[in-house]
Amino acid sequence: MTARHAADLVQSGMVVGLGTGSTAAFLVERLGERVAEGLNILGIPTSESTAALARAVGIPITTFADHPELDIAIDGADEVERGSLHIIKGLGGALLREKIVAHAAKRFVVMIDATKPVDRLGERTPVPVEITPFGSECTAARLQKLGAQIIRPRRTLAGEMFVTDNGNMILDCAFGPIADVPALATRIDGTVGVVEHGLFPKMATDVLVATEREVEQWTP
Ligand SMILES: O=C(CO)[C@H](O)[C@H](O)COP(=O)(O)O
Repeated sequence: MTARHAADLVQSGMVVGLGTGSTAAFLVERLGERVAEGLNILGIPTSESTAALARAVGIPITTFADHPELDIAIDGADEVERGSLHIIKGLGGALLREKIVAHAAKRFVVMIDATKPVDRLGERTPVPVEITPFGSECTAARLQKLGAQIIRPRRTLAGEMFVTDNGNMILDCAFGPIADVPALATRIDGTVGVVEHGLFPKMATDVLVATEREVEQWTP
């Protein structure tokens, strides 16, 4: 439902950031239908899996070299804090490209269902942190000093180490409810070995929330 609503925000001529995850997949499929009906857009995917889906449904792909600024980026999320609209993303492992795409977009639209809003960010979801494999043990120790109570290296369903599209690994860091999201984001940013993390403070311009009967639109 949110994906259809979000797809309606896209107009011909736009360069569109295409998110990753099950909700974003619905969006890409809907945009593919609209492209087949004549919508003229270019997409920048946030993962190899989204790139494959976009190609399969006929959305032309572009690059930052040709289009460094996007009109809109649309993506899912793992948690959204009510009021502040701070977000945790990256349980799908694509947080680095998702953040780069969201930062490059004039408008960043996030689609969630009613299970994702929380009063305090971090109360249910760990913060995924993408780190370099080299020195991962040292990086994990530094993150623990920042207050992460549990740190789990992300694994695949087959039990192997999860490798991101960028050749890195993910540590899922449970901080519990986070009192000051921008401050924690800055401290993780300053941790040697960290490539990027899943805290997206004050980045969403619109959050579309699917409730039982309708789609609510939250703005900061
Ligand atoms: O951040 C993400 C991937 O890295 C996803 O947007 C997030 O995990 C939500 O996924 P879904 O729509 O499948 O619940």
